[in-house]
Amino acid sequence: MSIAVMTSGGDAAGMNPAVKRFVDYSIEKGEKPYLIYDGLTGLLDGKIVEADKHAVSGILFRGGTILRSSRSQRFRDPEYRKIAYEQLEKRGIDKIVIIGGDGSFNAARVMSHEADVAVAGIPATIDNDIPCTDYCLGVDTALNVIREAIDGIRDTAASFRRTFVIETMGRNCGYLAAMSALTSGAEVCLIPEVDYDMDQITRRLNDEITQGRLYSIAVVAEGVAEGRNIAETLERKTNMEARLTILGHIQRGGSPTVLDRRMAFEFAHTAVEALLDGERSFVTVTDSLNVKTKPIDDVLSSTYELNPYICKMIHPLCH
Ligand SMILES: Nc1ncnc2c1ncn2[C@@H]1O[C@H](COP(=O)(O)OP(=O)(O)O)[C@@H](O)[C@H]1O
Ligand SMILES: O=P(O)(O)OC[C@H]1O[C@](O)(COP(=O)(O)O)[C@@H](O)[C@@H]1O
Repeated sequence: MSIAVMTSGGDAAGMNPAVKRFVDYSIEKGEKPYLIYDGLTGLLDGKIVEADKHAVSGILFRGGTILRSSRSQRFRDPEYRKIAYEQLEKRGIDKIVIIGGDGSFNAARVMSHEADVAVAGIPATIDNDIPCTDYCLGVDTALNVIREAIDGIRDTAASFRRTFVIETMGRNCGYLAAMSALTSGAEVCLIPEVDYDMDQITRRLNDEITQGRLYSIAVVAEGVAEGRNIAETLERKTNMEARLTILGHIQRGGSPTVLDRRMAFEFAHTAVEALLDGERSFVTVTDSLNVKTKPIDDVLSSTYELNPYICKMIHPLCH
């Protein structure tokens, strides 16, 4: 029996390194890996190709997904899904890795219930809105794209007396906007999860303008309100000219950052390993980003060791 991979839903940087690790590790484990092109649409249409190492060489540093992606209405229909299961059965595929968001995981769960197929989800969405995991592929790359944009806008902002409103993606989740505002030193941040008070915000800005503030930056998540309306309100209430920048799909592009490549590698490795161990319906998750405290004595009495997991990963490169 064989193992396959697809990317589904909104594309995200890190999908390509995950596909590469999936193929390389499957081959290393003696499996026959398949690539499903065009996400769930491609599964229905049989766009499924057996992969060798060559198929995934030179993709590690590329943004987007070489497998392409889709959002499929047909897949929501049980009659169409029977066609998908026939496509898998014909090729002897009984294990699938789906790299995508929670929508794609819903599709994966349906598959595991209706057909004899084990499914693994790898979280990938710039929105970072999948429960039970601290991190989804694409987030760090998107944050760096936003950071670069805000740094650039700050250059021109500092040369004028203006307010700049920057609208980020994230659908109904404020993660991208919040992290961008914190790491770029924005004066204002509006996200769907936190109530805001425009009167209070403009009073604060007006006080700061009186004390010499020359410009300000407001980061607004797309799920909050029209950025244009926020810019108009800020301009009217602070008497400072406002400009709006909607970053849009540029946030989904770009070469994956080191963190996205590393997490792609670990998620894909773990997904393949667990499927081969017989796990049937799961998502790879991480909670490594929690910050906590440790007594200083504990730290100083311990010895640093390179994480054994990293040593295991590097092992094939040493032999
Ligand atoms: N409950 C469901 N049953 C079957 N397929 C689903 C279900 N929910 C989502 N899907 C499929 O998953 C696809 C990807 O979901 P979407 O929400 O668009 O992206 P993401 O995976 O990024 O959240 C949808 O276009 C649809 O084909
Ligand atoms: O590319 P589309 O279909 O216009 O979708 C835009 C949406 O996709 C995203 O970029 C990513 O969302 P998903 O990863 O959940 O698909 C959202 O932030 C944005 O609202």
